[in-house]
Amino acid sequence: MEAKAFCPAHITGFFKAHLEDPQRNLENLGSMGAGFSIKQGVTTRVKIDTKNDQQSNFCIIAKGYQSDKTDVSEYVLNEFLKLGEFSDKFFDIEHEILIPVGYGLGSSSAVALSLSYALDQALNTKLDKIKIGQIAHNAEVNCKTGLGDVLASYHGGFEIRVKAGAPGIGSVEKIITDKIVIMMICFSPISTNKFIKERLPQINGLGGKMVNKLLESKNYEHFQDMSLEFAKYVDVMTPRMQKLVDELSQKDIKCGIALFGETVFSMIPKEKENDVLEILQKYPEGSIIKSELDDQGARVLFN
Ligand SMILES: Nc1ncnc2c1ncn2[C@@H]1O[C@H](COP(=O)(O)OP(=O)(O)O)[C@@H](O)[C@H]1O
Ligand SMILES: CC(C)(COP(=O)(O)O)[C@@H](O)C(=O)O
Repeated sequence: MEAKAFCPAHITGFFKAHLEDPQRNLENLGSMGAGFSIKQGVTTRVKIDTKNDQQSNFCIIAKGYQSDKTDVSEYVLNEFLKLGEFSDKFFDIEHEILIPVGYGLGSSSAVALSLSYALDQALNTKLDKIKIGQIAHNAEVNCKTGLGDVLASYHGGFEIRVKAGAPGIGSVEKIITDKIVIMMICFSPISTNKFIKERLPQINGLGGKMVNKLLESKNYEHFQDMSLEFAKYVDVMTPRMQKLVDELSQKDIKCGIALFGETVFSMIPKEKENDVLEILQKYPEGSIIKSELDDQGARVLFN
């Protein structure tokens, strides 16, 4: 039994955290906000064999970018193990992570959601898509690696998260854009876990208002302006990011900040791609990623 699934990386430009729920259901927690899913992401392959004399019943490896922990994947696997009698099975899990981990590209949610889809397929558990999404969302929220990325990358595209929560509870409105290119530069990681634990309570005003404003304009340039304002408000803007933002703005190029990472992104029409690239290349210490929107969202791969 083998299966493969893909989940796009997701970038948040601004958000409002929802961390209170009287019933303490993880599905009801999450965030409102806005962001977009891109073509690159995480592909997860699951192979299920009979367990022999291995000590553990699973192994999780990452190809591509590596991470310090695997607790998100383990949470997802454990939720599936509760669904049936699988004690004689060995789970061989391989994440192919083609986006840097910890830079605001939602790698942990892409890991969780691609694994959830792949496990459902390999185990033939035939869960509702919403349930598959909820397992991944709960893993993210429980491990404090993200709040709204699973909801967003479940739907794909350029989205406004108008209601917080897991798929099935939270909801998104998609913004249709002309064909755009997305250029990004990743400088250094920021731990989402640390941010959620230590700083989130101080920052909860602006994101909700921005959601309402974007619902009116539905414009990606406006989205980027608000993302910059939000990054300053939550105090993640470094001098290096500010310098780059200023340089882009001198050339009339809009950009935003990927939360939470020291990452600047620019959503632009194709004609401006080379202008942006020329500026980004002045920062050899950063990794440049070129992409486009992924409109489909997470999915099982059948080849
Ligand atoms: N299987 C996994 N693969 C990648 N990261 C994982 C996994 N399980 C848990 N994590 C945690 O998630 C972190 C990445 O999430 P986060 O800090 O939110 O970054 P990103 O912005 O890329 O989502 C990693 O540093 C790691 O601690
Ligand atoms: C911004 C964040 C809380 C974290 O995003 P990341 O660092 O990419 O996991 C996201 O999950 C959101 O709710 O919008």
